[in-house]
Amino acid sequence: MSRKAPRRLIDDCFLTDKERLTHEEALDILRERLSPVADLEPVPLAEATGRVAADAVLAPRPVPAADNAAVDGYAFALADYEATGGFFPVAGRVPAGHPTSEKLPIGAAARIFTGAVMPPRADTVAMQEDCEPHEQDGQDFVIIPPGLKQGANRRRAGEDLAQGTALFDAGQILRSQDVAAAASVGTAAITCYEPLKVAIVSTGDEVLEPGSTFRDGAVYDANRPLLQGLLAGLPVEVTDLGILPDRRDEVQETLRAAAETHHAILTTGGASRGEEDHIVSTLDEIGSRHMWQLAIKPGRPMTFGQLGDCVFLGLPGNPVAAFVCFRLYVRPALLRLAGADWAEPRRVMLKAEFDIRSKPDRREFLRGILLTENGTVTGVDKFDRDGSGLITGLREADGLIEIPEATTEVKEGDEVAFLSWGELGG
Ligand SMILES: Nc1nc2c(c(=O)[nH]1)N[C@H]1C(S)=C(S)[C@@H](COP(=O)(O)OP(=O)(O)OC[C@H]3O[C@@H](n4cnc5c(N)ncnc54)[C@H](O)[C@@H]3O)O[C@H]1N2
Ligand code: MOO
Repeated sequence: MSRKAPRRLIDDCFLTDKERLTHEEALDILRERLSPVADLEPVPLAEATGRVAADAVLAPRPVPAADNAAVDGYAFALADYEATGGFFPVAGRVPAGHPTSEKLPIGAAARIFTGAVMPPRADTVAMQEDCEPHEQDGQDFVIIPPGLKQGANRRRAGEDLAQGTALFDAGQILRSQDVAAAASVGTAAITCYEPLKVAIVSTGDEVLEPGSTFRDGAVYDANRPLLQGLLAGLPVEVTDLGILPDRRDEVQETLRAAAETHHAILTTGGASRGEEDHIVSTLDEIGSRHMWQLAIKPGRPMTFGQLGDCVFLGLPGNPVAAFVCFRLYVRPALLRLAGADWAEPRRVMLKAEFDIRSKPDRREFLRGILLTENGTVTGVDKFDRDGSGLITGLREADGLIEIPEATTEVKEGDEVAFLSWGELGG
């Protein structure tokens, strides 16, 4: 009589599974499938930081508009220095905002202030602290020390922006310094993509609204506040759909309705294989699924698909996995939909202050804590526990340590790639 071999237990939820998409394959799918969906609108400068520029803006004029003084002092023509021996009569006073068209007389200097336009013929400014004012027969003179080079303390017209220089390109997320550059050329509003309409929802019978009375078996909803915080500062308008129970019809109906009025829906929980997990089945039944199950840790059940024209991003329920997936996939995906170019986070290589073994064919993102000596980074340690329910690890960490698929072991002193929170969106 034949006997069936005993079933091998799969008791490691992080077991390698070749069918899962790699991190790079997942990024490729998102990059290929997503493009800007938001409309355009003019945005006043005061609201433009963090928004995505829809057009390149070229400087219509040079900045500064004219040669001007970089310091308070005395403007003169360096060619006059030898003839005067540095002893100049002061002919005129040029405050900022009050340019003169009068040529500086030969052999004379003009009192000048920071930002004031250089009088015609002057090419150099001596800083007032280095000069000695002098009065003789009711006439003001100034003694200017030797050694100044022609053009010292003079800012050239167009040295910040020549006319026609691109301030930023279409698809750039505007930073305060970009907005300042637009202001400096006289632009009052920038054409940007409208904020993306994003709905967020938590799922799970156990998930309870913070502030309500605790009940047995419950967990307070950490993920909606987490997502709201992560979305703050992105060019999005968030609708909070609350908490959905583990009921397929209710999940499907809520998501179907939200898909009609939003560019993207973000869910947490219900993304894995249990029969109480309704995210993947929702996509399969009323939408389409482009990606599910990644060869990464944490974040394996990360899901991407669409419900009609609405992009669907299903994050794992474990808060650490939700956080990591948001930063690796969801943030760049939302920014792309919102008009931005796809930006890769930059890694720095740091000395590992830990030892680990890692399973092959899976990329791991460990919570990384920077080690410093006298304010200088000397290496990176990992948070000591790996559980993806441990928000504490996120709080302790400065970023993620990336362990590539091919690495099976890291020893203290090895170089590892570190992605700071700043590179992953702040
Ligand atoms: N048999 C298997 N079980 C699990 C697998 C697997 O492959 N096979 N994968 C595990 C991994 S990895 C993850 S990650 C989780 C994620 O699964 P789901 O996305 O379906 O999430 P849930 O099961 O709904 O929740 C997981 C965990 O997180 C807690 N949670 C959920 N939502 C919240 C919230 N809003 N705030 C705080 N905590 C939340 C929930 O109570 C669970 O403890 O599945 C593994 N299981
Ligand atoms: O992959 Mo799951 O770690 O708990 O994200």
